[in-house]
Amino acid sequence: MATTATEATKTTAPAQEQQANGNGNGNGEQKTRHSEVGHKSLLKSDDLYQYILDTSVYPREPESMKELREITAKHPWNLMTTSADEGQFLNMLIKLIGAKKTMEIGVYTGYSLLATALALPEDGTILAMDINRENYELGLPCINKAGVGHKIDFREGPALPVLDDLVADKEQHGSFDFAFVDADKDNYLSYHERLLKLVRPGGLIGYDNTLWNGSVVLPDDAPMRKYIRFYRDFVLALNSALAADDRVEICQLPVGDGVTLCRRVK
Ligand SMILES: C[S@@+](CC[C@H](N)C(=O)[O-])C[C@H]1O[C@@H](n2cnc3c(N)ncnc32)[C@H](O)[C@@H]1O
Repeated sequence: MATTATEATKTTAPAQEQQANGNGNGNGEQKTRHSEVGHKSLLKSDDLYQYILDTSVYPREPESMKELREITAKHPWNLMTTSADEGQFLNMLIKLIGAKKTMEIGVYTGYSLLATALALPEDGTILAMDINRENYELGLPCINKAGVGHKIDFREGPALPVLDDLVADKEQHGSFDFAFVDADKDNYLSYHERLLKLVRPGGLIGYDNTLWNGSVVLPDDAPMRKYIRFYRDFVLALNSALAADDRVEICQLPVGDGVTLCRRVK
């Protein structure tokens, strides 16, 4: 019987036991688990994460991002914010690919938006979408103080109709260098189809939360917060779909809550 990727990640038994239990991919091949071959990930403790923040992230965090992060920390939904190390990663990524025209789906108070805006050239642009303007306006003074507010075109409302309008305009096809998606997980696959038209070949899409609080490897009956459980299947479906999508090259990074980068190749 074929073993799905989800089932495989749930398995904790050593290789011999898996073989005895008939675990595999149905072609007589055995799935390789990182515990069998060792792994290079160094992130093994909370202290190590704190070390990264204290050593490499916070000392280099621009004052405006620090201020926005501190304002956000007082907001009741602060768990939604992009982490400081992920903000630093996005900022570097945007510079590395020389992005100019970008979009963000899911702004909240604007931490990743500011990280993006600071990385873009003076004439760079971000089409920023969120159903909630109030939260965006909480961080907006920090964005303006940093002198990058002019790069942002904020649209209040659901992102999908905005993307549909863009797709209807052929001139927008292949015009975006980068898109960051950090919003309603149940729509990620719908966003993906549209973004593959709007992002240029060679351009990047980043999907946030692809490890979904670690729940992607939990058994179905494990206790989970309602919110985590609700979106978990959508995240699992997204990860499987991206892995099988030959229109993109992918790279899943354990930064923040998991970020999957998709480079459009078709
Ligand atoms: C995880 S937060 C975004 C965090 C943000 N990137 C940051 O750096 O803090 C998710 C956001 O998605 C927004 N959202 C939810 N559904 C949406 C939709 N259909 N269209 C646009 N935004 C949506 C929510 O209002 C929320 O602000």
